[in-house]
Amino acid sequence: MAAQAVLRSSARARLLSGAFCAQRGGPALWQHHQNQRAFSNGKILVEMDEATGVAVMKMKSPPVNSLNLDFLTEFSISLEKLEIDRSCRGLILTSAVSKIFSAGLDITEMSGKSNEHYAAFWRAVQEMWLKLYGSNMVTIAAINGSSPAGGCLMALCCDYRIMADNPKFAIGLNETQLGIVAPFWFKDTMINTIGNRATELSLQLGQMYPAPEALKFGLVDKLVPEDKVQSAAAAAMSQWLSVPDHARQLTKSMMRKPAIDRLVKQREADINNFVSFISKDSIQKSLQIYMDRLKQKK
Ligand SMILES: CCCCC/C=C\CCCC/C=C/C(=O)SCCNC(=O)CCNC(=O)[C@H](O)C(C)(C)COP(=O)(O)OP(=O)(O)OC[C@H]1O[C@@H](n2cnc3c(N)ncnc32)[C@H](O)[C@@H]1OP(=O)(O)O
Repeated sequence: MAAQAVLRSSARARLLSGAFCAQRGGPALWQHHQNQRAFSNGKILVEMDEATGVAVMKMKSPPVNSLNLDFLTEFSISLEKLEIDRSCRGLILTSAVSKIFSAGLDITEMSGKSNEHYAAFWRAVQEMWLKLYGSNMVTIAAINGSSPAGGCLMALCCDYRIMADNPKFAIGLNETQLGIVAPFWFKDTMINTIGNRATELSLQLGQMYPAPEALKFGLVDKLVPEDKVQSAAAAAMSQWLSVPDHARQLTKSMMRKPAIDRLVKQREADINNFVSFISKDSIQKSLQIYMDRLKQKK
C-alpha cells in the first residue's frame, strides 16, 4: 500500500539501526521454541505460530495499557517487524492486562508537556494508526476488556473485532467527554466501520458502549464468553486466511486508501493542529478535571 511504503522507511531505518533496541537494553530478537517464535520489547509481547503464520500481539503495559510515547514506539516497531516477515499473514491484537484492552491515549502525555513533546507524541499516534489501518496482514482485535478512545481506535483499525461478552466492558470514542475532539482520521475510521450517522451520534455524545450495545451498533462484529475470546479470534483468523492474500489485500487497500492518503497528505498540518489545540489553557484544564475525576472515583 502507498501509505505503508511511506511509513516503512522511517520505522525500518530505526529498526535496522537498532536505536530502539539499544534504548531498551538489547535487541528484541525472536526466541524459538518448537513451532513457536516470540519476542518482547517490554510493553508488548509477540508470539508467532510458524505453522499457521499467525502472530498474537499482547499489550502488557499495566495498569491500563495506556498509549504513551514508549508504548506507541514499541507497538509500531513490533508491527513493522511482523509486516516485513513474509511468513506472517495474520495478526491477533489483544491484551495481557486483565479486564482492559487499552485505556487509549495516555492522558499524562497530553498534559503539562512541551510543544515538542506533544508533536513527537502525536506523530507516534499517527504512525500507529497508519501502520495498523494500512497493514497488509489480516488483523483481528480480540477485545478482552474495556477500550475507550485510542483503544477503540486500535480495535477499529483491525479487519474484524471479537469482544468479551461482559456488559462491564465498554468501547467507544469518548473524546468529547474529556473536552477534547477526535481528529478527522479517528472519525474516518469510525465512519468506515459503522457509517456516518452512527458516527456522528457516537462522537458528539462521546458515547461508550457496553459490549452488547457495541455489537448492536456494529462497533464489534461478534461477542463470545470471556474465556473464548482468543479461540474465537483464532477460528475467525483461519476463515480470513482462506481468502487469497493478494485479492484480500487489494480489496482492503481499495476500502482504506482514501482515508490513509488523507492523513499522509496533511500529516504535518495535523501535528500542528494537535499541538495548538492541546496546549490551550482551557483544554489543559479540561484534561486535569477529567484525570482528577478518574482518581476520585476510587
Ligand atoms: C479541532 C481538531 C482537534 C484535533 C486534535 C485534537 C485533540 C486530540 C484528540 C486526542 C484523542 C484522544 C484519544 C484518547 O485516547 S484520550 C484517552 C481517553 N481514555 C479514557 O477516557 C480512559 C480513562 N480511563 C478509564 O475509563 C478507566 O481507567 C478504565 C480504562 C475503564 C479502567 O478502569 P479501572 O480498571 O477502574 O482503572 P482506574 O480507573 O483505577 O485506572 C488505573 C490507573 O490508570 C490511570 N489511567 C486510566 N486511564 C488512563 C489514561 N488514558 N491515561 C493515563 N492514565 C490513565 C488512572 O488514573 C489510574 O491511575 P492511578 O492508579 O495513579 O490513580
